[in-house]
Amino acid sequence: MGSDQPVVDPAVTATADDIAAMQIRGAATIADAAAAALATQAERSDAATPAAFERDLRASARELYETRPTAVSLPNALRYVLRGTEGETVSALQSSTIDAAETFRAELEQAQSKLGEIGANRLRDGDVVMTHCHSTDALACIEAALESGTAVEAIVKETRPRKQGHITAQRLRELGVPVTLIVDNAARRYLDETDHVLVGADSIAADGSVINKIGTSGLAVNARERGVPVMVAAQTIKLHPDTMTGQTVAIEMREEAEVLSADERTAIDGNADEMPPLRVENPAFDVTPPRYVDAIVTERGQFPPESIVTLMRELFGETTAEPWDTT
Ligand SMILES: O=C(COP(=O)(O)O)[C@H](O)[C@H](O)COP(=O)(O)O
Repeated sequence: MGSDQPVVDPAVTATADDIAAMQIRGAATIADAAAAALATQAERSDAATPAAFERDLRASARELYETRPTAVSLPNALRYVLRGTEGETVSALQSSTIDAAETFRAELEQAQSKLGEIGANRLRDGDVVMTHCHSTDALACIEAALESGTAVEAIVKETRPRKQGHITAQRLRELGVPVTLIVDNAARRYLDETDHVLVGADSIAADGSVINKIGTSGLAVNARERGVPVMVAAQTIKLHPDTMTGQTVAIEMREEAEVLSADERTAIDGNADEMPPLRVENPAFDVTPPRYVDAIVTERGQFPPESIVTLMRELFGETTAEPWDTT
């Protein structure tokens, strides 16, 4: 390998692979893992010059960035750490990168618990909460409610095709919450028994749209029709700065095998000589327009979706760049 080739630590590649394969998943968890991976890259670097160190760090950031496109917490995490990288020597660059990653991770945790306390104020004793997918930010609200003596019950949507609802159900039961697990198609029926829909977010756009697990938008529309408030728990790391300048959020399309197993595909195609081919589409996320969202709960307070742009401007300014272009 030539000396001008970037050196990415195998631990970074392993984290990137785990994110792509959803062994590490959920927007906050992905951000945390990406920051930790950059810290490892810095710690293990044997770059000979500051320029080589920065080149390797940027290459690592790019490898992590290219794993999944929808959760903006990932580029926001990378940007945060790379902006904190400073110094004239390799050793100074190493320690500033490690410090930035540690600070980021600590702030992420603090933000989640602060958000939880704010979100908990919306819940009343005896409320029934319907969840979709598995969101650590949403669960933080329930956990804080329980800690302050507010008992809740949960109706948990299974969340096809990956069934992240099972993780939510397990976590809630560990917290002592009575859980009813339902298939996604049963959600509208159970909205009659629901006091709040509570979901997380992968990205929040400048107009207040919420990008979250596929099925969130249909749930929110049904909830509005039934008069059930929709609460989105999302740390400010989920705010998508590029949407302030008109960009849209990329929606990840995942592979057919999550929807149709190889055996099912073989069975379907077995008798299909005369028929057009069957195409499977598997979008992982969807966009819920702001009019179906009652509140976005962040660590900075709760906001009607239409006003979230003010917070975005305050936190990000008007412009952003790719994480590896910002140092
Ligand atoms: O849509 C998902 C996860 O999708 P996937 O399983 O495809 O990653 C979660 O609702 C958000 O990421 C928020 O999670 P958190 O609140 O933990 O950041």
